[in-house]
Amino acid sequence: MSGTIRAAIVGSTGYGGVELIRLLLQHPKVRITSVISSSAAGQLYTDGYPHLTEIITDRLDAVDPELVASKADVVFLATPHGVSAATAPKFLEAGLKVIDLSGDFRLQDGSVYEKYYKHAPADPSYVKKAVYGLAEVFGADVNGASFVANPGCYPTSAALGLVPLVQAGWIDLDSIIIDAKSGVSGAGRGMSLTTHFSEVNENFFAYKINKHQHTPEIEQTLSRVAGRPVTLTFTPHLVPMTRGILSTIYAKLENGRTEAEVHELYRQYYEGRRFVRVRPLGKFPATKEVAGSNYCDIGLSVDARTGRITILSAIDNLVKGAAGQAVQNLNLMMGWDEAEGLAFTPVYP
Ligand SMILES: NC(=O)C1=CN([C@@H]2O[C@H](COP(=O)(O)OP(=O)(O)OC[C@H]3O[C@@H](n4cnc5c(N)ncnc54)[C@H](OP(=O)(O)O)[C@@H]3O)[C@@H](O)[C@H]2O)C=CC1
Ligand SMILES: CC(=O)N[C@@H](CCC(=O)OP(=O)(O)O)C(=O)O
Repeated sequence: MSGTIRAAIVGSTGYGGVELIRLLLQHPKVRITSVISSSAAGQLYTDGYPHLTEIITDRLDAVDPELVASKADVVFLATPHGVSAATAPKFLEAGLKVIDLSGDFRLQDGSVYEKYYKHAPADPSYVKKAVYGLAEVFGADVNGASFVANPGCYPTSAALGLVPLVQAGWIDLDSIIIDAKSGVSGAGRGMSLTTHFSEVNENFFAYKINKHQHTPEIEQTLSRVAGRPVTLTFTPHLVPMTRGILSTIYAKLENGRTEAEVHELYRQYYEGRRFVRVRPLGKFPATKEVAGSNYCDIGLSVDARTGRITILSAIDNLVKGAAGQAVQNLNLMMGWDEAEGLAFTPVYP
């Protein structure tokens, strides 16, 4: 399919929403026709985001699937968990393509969703319809799809760091540990005790230890790739920066594979996948080197003494971890070049 399409954004006043606007404003095949808010309909978008003065002149629309369907072809749901579960079916029934940035349609097992998200799961028939949009791994499923569950931020960084080794069967699948750090924008624009300035500034802490909702999402992806159940340890941390995720991943290598062999495996797996950059041996990514871009950068090292591999995977949580991957999925849904409108150079310094 080609041509241009009209896009609407629910949750446009949040961090995921405003990042979608930044990306879509310069996408050559997309026109933003509706920015939507459940709490500020009628207000100017720039009342909340003055940096877009003279760039976005729209007023916010209410959440109304029929109205949205009359103005747009695709709707992005940048809404909290629980909200998308209720609204995505309505937008789909109204004839829209839907890309959901929340976790509501990512997990196939409703009881697992309920355990980790503490919400009732979405209607299973819609969960079945949603395609999990980890573009570099399951991109073929996204081609031509109407409904995409966009992966979570940590799961994008962790899964892209592990999939080549899991697919090749070169690691002990019971030995995976993911130690990940995120900037504070990962928690959204809303106020909370754990994310306000004096809690985060000059501080560094782990949270949701052994109970984070992204644990089953990463396990689901790796189990699908491995063809057998995978369980792992995932520990997220909050760091006093705005954007970025760095996942440091450890696993036991099997059959004495060398660093050069593993590096070549990654190079081959990601060949032609333009948003994953595998660093040369001895070089490791940092969050600033991907900020503002849709890149996931990966570096690795094998410790011959312990037989363990250490993999570093860096993304911008708001781009490859949310809005950028959502646009990449839109491109695949529409049959466009997956990189259309996403050629952002990282912002440095
Ligand atoms: N921040 C990140 O790095 C990432 C976020 N995500 C996911 O993306 C989604 C959005 O996250 P983020 O932008 O950070 O969150 P924010 O809290 O910044 O924004 C969420 C927005 O949702 C809107 N909203 C709240 N309740 C409702 C409702 N009942 N109906 C419609 N809209 C509602 C709010 O706007 P209003 O009151 O104007 O309607 C709010 O601005 C979440 O599911 C999050 O988990 C995924 C990957 C990374
Ligand atoms: C720093 C921070 O708080 N990050 C969020 C990431 C949530 C997210 O954006 O992903 P989902 O869509 O799967 O919730 C968290 O740890 O819950």
